[in-house]
Amino acid sequence: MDAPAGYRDPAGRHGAVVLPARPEAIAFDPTATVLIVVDMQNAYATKGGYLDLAGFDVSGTGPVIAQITRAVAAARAAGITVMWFQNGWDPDYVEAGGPGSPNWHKSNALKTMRRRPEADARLLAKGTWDYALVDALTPEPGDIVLGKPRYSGFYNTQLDSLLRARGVRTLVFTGIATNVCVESTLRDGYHREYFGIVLGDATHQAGPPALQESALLNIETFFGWVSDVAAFEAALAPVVSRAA
Ligand SMILES: C/C(=C/NC(N)=O)C(=O)O
Repeated sequence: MDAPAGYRDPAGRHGAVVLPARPEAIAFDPTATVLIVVDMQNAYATKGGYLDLAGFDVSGTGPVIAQITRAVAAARAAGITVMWFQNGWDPDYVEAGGPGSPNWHKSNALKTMRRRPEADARLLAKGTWDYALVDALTPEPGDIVLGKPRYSGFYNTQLDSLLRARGVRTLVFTGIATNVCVESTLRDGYHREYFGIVLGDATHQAGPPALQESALLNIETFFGWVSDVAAFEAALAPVVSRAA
């Protein structure tokens, strides 16, 4: 949907499109927006990957992959940069931290490996199948692929510099897990003055379904906006047809 004449996005710029969202519609300038695909790795989305081995239900991730495929196609057609996050650590787990790091105590990947040493799993280690993005989602030239060592994509990465160098103000989120890395990154973005939008049907929680609901409610109430893939496609349609 094109913005009404004279409409400015919340940062005061013209050229915005308006996305129906909760708690209210949000305008964004596609040239100042990135679509972020959070951690769509085998670890999080495939049976036999980390979340599955740790006892989380990953049976609902197939539809999410399909929705992300649509969101990525819509973003690319509108000239929006696509960023792919990959969560994990070096093969020796130095970046994961030892007992002096809360990550060592809270990461269910590290805990699963300690609990089941006989499985000899190399969970979330760079270079492994577990760390790789799922086969159905492939970055293209021009996309940005960013590794990250903790839940927030802003922590110990170049994310903020990459965004600021491109004049980005709005972050549109898809991926896994809504209640962990999506929410952590969106919250950190909020505190750095980025507008955060989640496409709810292109995300999936780690844990029971109530966590999906509560993460989205928390985000729309305190940190950002929640929309869906069909609305994102429709909002971008005029931009795509102008570009064609
Ligand atoms: C549970 C979990 C979530 N990661 C994410 N990508 O949201 C983890 O990394 O342990």
